[in-house]
Amino acid sequence: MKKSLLENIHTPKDLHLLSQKDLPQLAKELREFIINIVATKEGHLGASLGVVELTIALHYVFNTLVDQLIWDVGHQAYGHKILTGRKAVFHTNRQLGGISGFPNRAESAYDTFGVGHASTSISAALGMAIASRLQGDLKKQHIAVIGDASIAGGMAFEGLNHAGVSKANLLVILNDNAIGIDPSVGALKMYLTNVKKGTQKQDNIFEALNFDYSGPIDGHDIDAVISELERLKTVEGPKFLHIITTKGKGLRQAEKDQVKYHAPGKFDAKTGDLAVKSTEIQAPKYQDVFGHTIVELAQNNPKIVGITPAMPTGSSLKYMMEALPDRAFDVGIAEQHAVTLAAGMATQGLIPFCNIYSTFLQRAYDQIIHDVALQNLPVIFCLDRAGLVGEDGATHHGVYDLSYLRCIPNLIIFAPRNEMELRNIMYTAQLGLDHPIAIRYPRGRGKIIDWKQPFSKIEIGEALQLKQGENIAILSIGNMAYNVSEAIENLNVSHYDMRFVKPLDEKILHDICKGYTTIITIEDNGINGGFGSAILEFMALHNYKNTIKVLGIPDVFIEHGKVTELQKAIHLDPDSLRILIEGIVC
Ligand SMILES: Cc1ncc(C[n+]2csc(CCOP(=O)(O)OP(=O)(O)O)c2C)c(N)n1
Ligand SMILES: CC(=O)[C@@H](O)[C@H](O)COP(=O)(O)O
Ligand SMILES: [Mg+2]
Repeated sequence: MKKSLLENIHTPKDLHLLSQKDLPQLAKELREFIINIVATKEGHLGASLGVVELTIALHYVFNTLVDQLIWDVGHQAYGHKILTGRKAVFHTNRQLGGISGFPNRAESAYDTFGVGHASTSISAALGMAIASRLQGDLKKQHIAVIGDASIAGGMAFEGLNHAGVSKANLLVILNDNAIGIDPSVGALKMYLTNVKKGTQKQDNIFEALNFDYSGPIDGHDIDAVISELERLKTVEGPKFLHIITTKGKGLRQAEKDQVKYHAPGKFDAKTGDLAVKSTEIQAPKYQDVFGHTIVELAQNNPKIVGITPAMPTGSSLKYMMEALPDRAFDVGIAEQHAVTLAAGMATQGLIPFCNIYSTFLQRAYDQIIHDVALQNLPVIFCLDRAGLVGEDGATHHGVYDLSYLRCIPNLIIFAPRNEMELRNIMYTAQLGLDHPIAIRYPRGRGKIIDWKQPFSKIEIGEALQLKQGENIAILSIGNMAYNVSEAIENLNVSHYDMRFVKPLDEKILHDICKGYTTIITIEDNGINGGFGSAILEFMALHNYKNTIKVLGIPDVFIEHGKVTELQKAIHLDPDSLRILIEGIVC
């Protein structure tokens, strides 16, 4: 049996002791290591398998403690983590108290820039390269590794545009596997396909942008990659290396079904077979309630269109893309464009449902204000993955939307308590609102198996009372209502699902302020500026002096872990809520 090479690699220094001819064997072992751990601990798989050779080559050629290596998004950086001191803890990846699923400056000196959202690497690497130049360091290398879907994001173009006129010592490596989470889209994808076929009719666009372009080369040919990196190390100014790889490389099933194996959940490390799903009937995922409901609505309303920035599978807009392909648009990693595209469509009388993960909508803040709300265009924003998302952690929790949206005039903000409420607000919104609306709902499954009930209209700004009690009124928003219901099962307190953060149900709020001594608000948004703040502002405006406690996400970044674990850690789980409320009742 061949002795393990990976066993003796703890940092890139150990890697430098290997002979280049050993590196394909190391690549094989690194792949197996990733597969074995992700098979049971879960996480992103395909992207890391695709860059195993590139990862080894980069750490072999460069001094990555000094040279600055940035992974765009960072979901492909598992090999990098394993080779840079985290092999022994890699089994804790994405778990509570374990290492992060993305590069993180607090975790390792080899993680030069925190990532998670796409298309940032070129700007960050350019910033570092300019800093090195200004500080007289002309030797340091600055490398951005970016995927074919991420390079189509607006920020990446902005970075390329600037870099091309700088003399900065920047190397952009395009890892082109022709897929994002879902197949890549757009004219740039077509251009890259033509480059690979050698049939491009136009000038090379990266050369046109003033980059020293090389490629495309086979990114799994480790010798070819090393030799090109060695050459580029000696070239000054902005350089661009185009490599071709296969997402999921080395695991047959992952190569075959690249969408599924982007983040496949548990699977058999030997066969690649996905873990067998329980046959028990389950409540639907919120994303599927959105995906099926928009098809149902759009089939009856020809004005409805759907938009997703690169998340057709994650948002389930894929159902509409299959059923009504002319009216459902995957625009690539382009949240800003998605929002303004929706605004343009709305000016022409279409009814756009613009579905964006809460965390990624942060990218398009000005577009929401300037292009949608200021013109009061009735765009329907569906914010999936609102609240804590779990193992993706701090970069991905959707815990700011209520705060960043609430201050925008004209915007209606609704958080469904359950699947039926999501369905009914979608139905209500497409009937015609005079304003844009943001509907925010969580990652994962709801609780209602029989969710496909006939539609009913929701009155805008109307809250619901869920339980009648005395002295204390608990006001929840969204599906936090479930934690509250469980917590107060045996307590004599009132519970209201406020539903709308904007406009607030002022009538019910006046009754609450007059009828209860104590008010508790609960949300899975940051406590600064969110739903609780809205209630505080209402009370201040009307001079109510009730005791009020605002519960929500504290003013710190929340790490990764299961949602239930994270809720427990910040005392938003049913048990902690019960103890807190009991303390107030007594
Ligand atoms: C701003 C933003 N939008 C969407 C995402 C979700 N997302 C994560 S990875 C990914 C696809 C990345 O594809 P590519 O850059 O080609 O890398 P690959 O997975 O193929 O290695 C997407 C859309 C994100 N992380 N950030
Ligand atoms: C890396 C990234 O941004 C995505 O892959 C994200 O992890 C998807 O999240 P969901 O699993 O919630 O769709
Ligand atoms: Mg890709």
